[in-house]
Amino acid sequence: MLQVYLVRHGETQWNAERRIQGQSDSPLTDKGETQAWQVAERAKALGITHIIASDLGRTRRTAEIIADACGCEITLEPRLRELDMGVLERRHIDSLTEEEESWRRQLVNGTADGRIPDGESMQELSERMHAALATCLDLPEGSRPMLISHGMALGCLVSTILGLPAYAERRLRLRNCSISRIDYQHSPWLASGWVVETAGDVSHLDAPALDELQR
Ligand SMILES: O=C(O)[C@H](O)COP(=O)(O)O
Repeated sequence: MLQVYLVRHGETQWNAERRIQGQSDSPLTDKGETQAWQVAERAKALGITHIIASDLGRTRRTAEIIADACGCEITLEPRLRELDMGVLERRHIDSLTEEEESWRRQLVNGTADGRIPDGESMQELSERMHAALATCLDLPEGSRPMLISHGMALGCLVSTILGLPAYAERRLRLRNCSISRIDYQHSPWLASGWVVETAGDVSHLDAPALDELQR
């Protein structure tokens, strides 16, 4: 059975500052680098064979560290990028006006086609994440890929695999360098297709980062 491992990148400067990143970027912090080395050791022990990463800087850096430990090449996959947060990118979470906060709420309350101006909807995010995941089905038999992506993007993927709406991702805490595992199974009894084995495992990290709302 195909097992696919999902990793959110290491803590970044803007994660630590509670600043919205989306498809903008900031470097890993020292803690983020340490997290990446720790998840790399777990990836090596898991026997990861392929690294497929969002092409943003924070995921590329995390992927480089993991690929170095596993002796893998990196495939860059733009469809694994974080949700495009439009005009709110680079803004501090606590600086939003009431109108700006209403845009963000549309992403998480199920408003059809809810989006931040110049940004992406959760439906669009879900479609591209599933398309990127589907490429793993074309890998050689016995492959064990690891996808390096982002908090909302991975939360949306896991939520929709569970049959929840894309915006349920706000109720799933995927910390920096957490590992989730999804399997592709063929079973007439259980659900055929993707199933969630684990979500948000941080047992390999000695100091899991707080997520942006806990800081
Ligand atoms: O800040 C954001 O855009 C998200 O909430 C987190 O994105 P990240 O997983 O890329 O840090």
